[in-house]
Amino acid sequence: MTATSPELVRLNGIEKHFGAVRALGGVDLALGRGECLGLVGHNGAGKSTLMHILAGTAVADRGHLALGGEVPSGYSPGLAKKLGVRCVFQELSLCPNLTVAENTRIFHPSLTGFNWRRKAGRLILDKLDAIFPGHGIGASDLVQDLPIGRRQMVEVARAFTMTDEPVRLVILDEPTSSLDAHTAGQLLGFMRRVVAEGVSFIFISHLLGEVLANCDRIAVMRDGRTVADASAAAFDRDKLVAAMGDVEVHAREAHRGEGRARGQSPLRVRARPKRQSGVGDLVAHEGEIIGLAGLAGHGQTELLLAIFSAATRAVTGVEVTASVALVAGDRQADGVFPLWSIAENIGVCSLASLREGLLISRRREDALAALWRDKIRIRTPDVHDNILSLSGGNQQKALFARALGSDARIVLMDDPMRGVDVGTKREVYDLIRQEADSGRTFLWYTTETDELKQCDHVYVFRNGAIVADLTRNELTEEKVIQSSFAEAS
Ligand SMILES: Nc1ncnc2c1ncn2[C@@H]1O[C@H](COP(=O)(O)OP(=O)(O)OP(=O)(O)O)[C@@H](O)[C@H]1O
Repeated sequence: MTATSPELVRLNGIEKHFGAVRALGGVDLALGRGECLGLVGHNGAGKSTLMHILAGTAVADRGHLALGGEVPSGYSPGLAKKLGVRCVFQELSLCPNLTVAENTRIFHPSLTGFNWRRKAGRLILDKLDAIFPGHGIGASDLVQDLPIGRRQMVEVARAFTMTDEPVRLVILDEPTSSLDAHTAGQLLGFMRRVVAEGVSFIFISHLLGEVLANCDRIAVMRDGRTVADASAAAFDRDKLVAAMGDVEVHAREAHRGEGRARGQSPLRVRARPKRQSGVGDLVAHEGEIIGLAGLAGHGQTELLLAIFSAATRAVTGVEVTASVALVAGDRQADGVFPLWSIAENIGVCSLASLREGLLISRRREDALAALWRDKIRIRTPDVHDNILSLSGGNQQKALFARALGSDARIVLMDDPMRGVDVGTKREVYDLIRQEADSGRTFLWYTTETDELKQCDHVYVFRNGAIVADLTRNELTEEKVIQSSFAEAS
């Protein structure tokens, strides 16, 4: 906490267990008014659990929570909201079958009267305009029809809408993980403006640059405890990584295929975006890592899904020459099977190789899950536990394991690193490169410009079409940004 800011939040000795798993082992944390605290830590460190306790959506086994110097009794999500606590969690909470305005009304029961729908619509659109100018979202849009990035924008904007309750503390748990760099910049700029007005923030992100550049103070969590807590100026990226306890594995800089002419290996995918006019097919050969870039929602996911479909049925404009696996971007809606165990979730794309006679062999399924748990460090005491017992980043790793553990020769990845911690990301980058070296083809849509550097070739999308086609030697962040805003020819 900075010396000048009076205290808004104090957490003392917070403990939380889930069965045998100790998620929090006695956490102390304080936050001042008008202060922005960055909270970082490896996947499963306990960040979201701690925030659920602060939001009243989980109850600590031990410890105390004080808000504005008072220890509230009967703390609950409703009381937290009344006291000015707002949260945006990783797993979005909007009702998919309701409109943007209706979701806002649910959050503000005081919006009544015959024109509540108009009032709720105005409330959310004003906030969207303030945070994300040019957002392109309508109040009557059904949430389930919005791509994940736009859903995240609505969820963020809704947290700032105000009727009869104040906004004193906003918890943002990986709010930029589905946003492209431009939109993430809009949110971070807004956050700093609101901090200047005296609102406090807890900002969780695995993008350490974002945390270092936008937070006043940073607390690092590791295995259910805070292990460092100091002014942001006291840290740099290496110090944060060291405190998190992740061994930084540097991605191999010298990529195989540097400067290699394309097309020397067999064609795996040729796909034309539906809105493409003129030339501009996406082409991927065996052993290539192909990046899909551009602002979120500009046709990258649609093309990946068309390629996925083309593996099993004819799709106009898409040619696929081998088996395909997909790492879904929206794990909540399209990725995890929520009633299944971690092992079942990992094995579901490998059923042919898991079969013994007519039945799926549990022994083989367990062995596959254990292999991947160790390979990419999925933090769980037991692969038979339900998939939802994993932290968000660890669920994402299980989806990765599902695709990479299958025998698919083409792996489609729809912004697959959402919520994955920095150490694991490095390991997965190396793994993807090794798999490509052994002949697998990857199509990789990412909202993180840094990840494009892992690709052999990058296609930039704008308004549903490919507007630039860059080799890795040509690839720069400026070129990607310029193309992202250029009109398709
Ligand atoms: N509902 C639950 N049931 C069982 N275990 C849980 C549950 N929720 C969290 N855990 C466990 O508690 C630990 C902390 O998880 P938490 O989600 O707080 O981590 P995190 O730091 O937010 O991770 P990430 O960066 O991946 O989001 C993990 O070991 C997780 O598996």
